[in-house]
Amino acid sequence: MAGFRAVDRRHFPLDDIPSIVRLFKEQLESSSEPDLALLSIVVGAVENSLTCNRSVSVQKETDTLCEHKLPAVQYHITEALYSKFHALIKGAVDLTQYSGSKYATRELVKKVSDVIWNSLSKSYYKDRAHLQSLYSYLTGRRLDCFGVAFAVVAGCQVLGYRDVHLALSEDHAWVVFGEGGSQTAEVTWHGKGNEDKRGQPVGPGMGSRSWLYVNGCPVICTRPMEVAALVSAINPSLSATSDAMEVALLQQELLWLLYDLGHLTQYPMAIGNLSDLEEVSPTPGRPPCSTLFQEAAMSARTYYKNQHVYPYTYQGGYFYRHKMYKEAFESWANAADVIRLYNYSRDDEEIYKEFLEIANELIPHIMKVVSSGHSAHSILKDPECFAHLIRFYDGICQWEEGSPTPVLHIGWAKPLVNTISKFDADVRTQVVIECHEDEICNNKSSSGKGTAGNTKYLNNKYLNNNNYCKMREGGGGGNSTRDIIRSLESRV
Ligand SMILES: FC(F)(F)Cc1cc2c(N3CCN(c4nnc(C(F)(F)F)s4)CC3)ncnc2s1
Repeated sequence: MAGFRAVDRRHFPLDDIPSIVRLFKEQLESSSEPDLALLSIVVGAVENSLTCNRSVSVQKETDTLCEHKLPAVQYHITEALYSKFHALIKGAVDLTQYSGSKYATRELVKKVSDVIWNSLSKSYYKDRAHLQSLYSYLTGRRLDCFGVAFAVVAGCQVLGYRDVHLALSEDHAWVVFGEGGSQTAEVTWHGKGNEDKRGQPVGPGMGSRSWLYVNGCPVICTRPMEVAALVSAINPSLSATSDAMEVALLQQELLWLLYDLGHLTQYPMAIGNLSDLEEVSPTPGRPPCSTLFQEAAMSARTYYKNQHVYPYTYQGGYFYRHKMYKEAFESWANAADVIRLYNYSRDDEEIYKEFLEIANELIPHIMKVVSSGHSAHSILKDPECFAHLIRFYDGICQWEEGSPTPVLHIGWAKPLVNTISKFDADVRTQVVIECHEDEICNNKSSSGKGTAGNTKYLNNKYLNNNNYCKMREGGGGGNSTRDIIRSLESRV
């Protein structure tokens, strides 16, 4: 639609959180599709005014929580930017070129991507915060990699294509289009120094089993889920150490609106975002954040064949912050059970950094903290904790096996050895490492879905060391944990 619907005008000026929630609610519940450009401009304007301008007025003491006044988003500003986006897109794309089909074509998608791509300012710091919205695009000609993908989908909506949707992995975004969303196309860049593959289908990612394409299990958005993505992408950070509270509260309220309407059910990361916000400032009457982390993990298991890592690292981070170390080990072991199915490739740096921090910072910190105590209930005497840690390390080793890029280096081995040797032999021998023959052999062959070894904790059954399974002769490259443990056994 060229201009706002009359119904939208009466929401303005948007000068507090409830007024913005009302606009989103109406957009999401109205008969036609929610207007991605309108909603992205509105939240982008609020975020920009509260995080980017130096002249942030200190919240007056008199303000109470419920009176969170926002710098009003004026109708005429929003309308001007909205019209500018429509004019940009419609002015650059001659629809008569694209046959009368109601479905988009690869050429059309690539054309919209080019229009966005070629209108970005020449050089800017791509990783900066607050570059994700159409407000940033229309006022500063700057977008981050997610923002470009979102702008392409919003542009296709302006042109009337209802089949072009956002596809999201845990670290990349692309689009699906055509009948049944059967076609895919890259529309943005990924990472640093990589040639962009815009216009190409998301093909080889499948073969290479890289985490970047989540083994063919991306989040395929509906229009309301695209609204959830733009809300998830709201970034309340004022600086490295502080957040603009009103922006965080706005994001939290909008995520609850989307949650209640059922639009987060198949979006684990958005549930994880909401959970992070709830941990900082719990909403009375809402489920606790621990429940939400569990819901995010269940969503990934139910809808995405448990191929997503972040729900478990979100959850592990929560347990770690709350000193629930055994639970953290279990979440991190569950995260490793996911990554073991992948081959580590150069595009997977983000998740590599995640596992590196867990293995070489967080777990060593926990070991240091618990080593000082001498309680009988110490996790150092708990074979289940040892089993979780072995499963964690085993998953990382399996990740490396068969990968074009090595994962482990000496920097990993020291903390690993340090951690394992903190557990006494009588605790370690209570853990049996089961290796299922069939899984051992298919070293992540194309159909390999199994995990080569998972640790089982048997209640108080003492087994001597040679119950460790025979090392896999000539198994894939890399060090299986079993090799490492066997060598440890001989030294401890
Ligand atoms: F589109 C890309 F390329 F940006 C990929 C996406 C990322 C992302 C997200 N994130 C990324 C993960 N994220 C995390 N924050 N903490 C995380 C954890 F390490 F603790 F798990 S993961 C914050 C929000 N939240 C909703 N949707 C998306 S789509």
